[in-house]
Amino acid sequence: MMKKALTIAGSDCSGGAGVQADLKTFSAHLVYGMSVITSVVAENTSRVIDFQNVSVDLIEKQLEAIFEDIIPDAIKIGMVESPEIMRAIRENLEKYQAKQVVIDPVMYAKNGCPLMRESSIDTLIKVMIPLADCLTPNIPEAEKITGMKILTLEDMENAARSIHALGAKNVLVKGGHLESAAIDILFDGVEFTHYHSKRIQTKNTHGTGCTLSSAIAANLAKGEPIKVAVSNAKEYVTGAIENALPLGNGHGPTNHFYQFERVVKL
Ligand SMILES: Nc1ncnc2c1ncn2[C@@H]1O[C@H](COP(=O)(O)OP(=O)(O)O)[C@@H](O)[C@H]1O
Ligand SMILES: Cc1ncc(COP(=O)(O)OP(=O)(O)O)c(N)n1
Repeated sequence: MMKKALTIAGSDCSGGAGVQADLKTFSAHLVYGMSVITSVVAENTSRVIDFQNVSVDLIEKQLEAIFEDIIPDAIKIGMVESPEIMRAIRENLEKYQAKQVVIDPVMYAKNGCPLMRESSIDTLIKVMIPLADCLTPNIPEAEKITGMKILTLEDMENAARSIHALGAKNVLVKGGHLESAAIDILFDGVEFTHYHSKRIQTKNTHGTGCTLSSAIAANLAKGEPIKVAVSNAKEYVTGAIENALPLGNGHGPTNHFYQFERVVKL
């Protein structure tokens, strides 16, 4: 039976991040993808022009439509801009007894444009983090959540431990913003696991965080345990960056098709 995954996130009309990246990632994992759109973002590889949040009422109705019909095996949550939307997602996911929830606490787009308002941080910590089976902050996001400065691998471990204490079952602090190798660190409440990859020299990194978190959700949907899910997802995102597409004038998007290019002529 095909596994099913749901993304609850913002729409990136240029297709590199957000819901669009998540659905491409689910498909590349042969997992049936569904979406609840929280915000419509007018953005591309260079800039965010504007966004408009979907009403809480319509977000709740999208969730109702999904959960009364096709129950997801795992859920990825991405851009959630406001405290009201955060509270509605928490209430509904509890009501529907959602399982395997991966949260990417998206705060900014690559070009620095905010995708979560500053006043949402408190609600993110109190309402969203305890919902997470796996939380995947990048370094600036982990700094905002913990108030710590993160410069070293030891700092990343300390941040992961302190975010775990806020209620996330597993915390993956991503090292894409380090200067050295791209090392991500998972803390499961007991031990740290380091996931290494070499740093790929490319400007085409639009959607890396979305790709990684939705790949973790796809692997959890397939029944993989968390450490294997993260390992497989890290391998997937590394390939997607190595083969990233030189599209647009800014940071090109990750490539979800490179595995198929050997067998299908584009
Ligand atoms: N230049 C790079 N080379 C290799 N891996 C990278 C590179 N940039 C990001 N990654 C990886 O992509 C994933 C997303 O990380 P990151 O870029 O930190 O997230 P975000 O997109 O949320 O800022 C992580 O696994 C990270 O290690
Ligand atoms: C709609 C939307 N959601 C999330 C992001 C940020 O995604 P991320 O994978 O962190 O990619 P970059 O923005 O860093 O390239 C987004 N841009 N839009």
